[in-house]
Amino acid sequence: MEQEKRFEPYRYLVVSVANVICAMCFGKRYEHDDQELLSLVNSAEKCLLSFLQRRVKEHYKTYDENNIRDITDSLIEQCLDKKLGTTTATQIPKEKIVNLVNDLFGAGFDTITTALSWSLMYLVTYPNTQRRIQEELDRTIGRERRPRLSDQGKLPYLESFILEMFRHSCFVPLAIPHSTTKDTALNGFYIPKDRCVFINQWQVNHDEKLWKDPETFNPERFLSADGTKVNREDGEKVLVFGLGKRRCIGENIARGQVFLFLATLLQQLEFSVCQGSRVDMTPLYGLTLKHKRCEHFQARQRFPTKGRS
Ligand code: HEM
Repeated sequence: MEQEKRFEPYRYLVVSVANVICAMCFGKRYEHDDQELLSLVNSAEKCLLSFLQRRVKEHYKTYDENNIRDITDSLIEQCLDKKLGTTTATQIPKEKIVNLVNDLFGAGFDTITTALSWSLMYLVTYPNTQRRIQEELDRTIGRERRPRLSDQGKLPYLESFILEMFRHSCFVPLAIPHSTTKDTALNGFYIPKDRCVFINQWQVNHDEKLWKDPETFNPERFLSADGTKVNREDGEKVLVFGLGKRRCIGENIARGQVFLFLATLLQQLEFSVCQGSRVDMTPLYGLTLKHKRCEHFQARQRFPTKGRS
């Protein structure tokens, strides 16, 4: 992406994140202009389901028990496993495979895209924060190699930025609705059977009793006084992956993915918006809170990449 040209980042993020979940589930990635993937990420659920059905069917045809390629193969293996009796609770019925892959897609695609999209919004709104992350990357990783998952834990400022992005945007504000299966008493409150219950993550992340100036975006709140460590206790107060038995099963993948995308992007690129433009951070209501798309992003390459001008 050349300097001075403007672009809308969401459409690139969406395909990049879809490629990660496609790689995990189907061992396959797509080009950014692939029509099948584009229609999938830009359209309704029905289209996604038939795409997933096609991929699972292909996997059944080419399945080889000695070469498990991805999550779909692994689910097929589990489903075909003769050692497990059909009555075993852990055995997966064949028709459930598409539903399981659909769950992983639904839960792990929009959430990560939204996290990255909010991250870019904060980075262009707070250029000093962006610069400080880049200085940390230059100091710790340098420019000769790409960031790796094993660098997680070595970049306290980037980690604090991610925690603050999760806390401040709190883009899954009420988690996923659940229902009580019996009359329940919780902290002295009575909740009858069959009541819809939500976890109000937004309230926790913006509670004045827990956070100083909760409406201020301030990654430093998670850093030790000398800026070299993340305060784990404060980090654990941020509530974005739900709670209890049904909390997010993809939390580790999500934290790793957001870290790796941001470290890689910020090592290479500096993001801004065109002079005179401003991003609109007003959250738009939904299961995941989005922001208005911004067409005025710019990206400047921070240093020449080997083999490219
Ligand atoms: C930043 C990214 C993510 C966020 C903020 C997030 C957040 C959440 C939340 C709030 C829930 C509901 C928990 C509850 O009801 O208490 C959930 C459930 C779930 N998440 Fe995530 N998630 C993310 C990424 C992922 C990824 C990458 C995957 C899988 C690859 C995933 C898979 C799931 C699944 C399968 C559930 C349902 C768990 C159940 O019902 O038992 N999530 N997630």
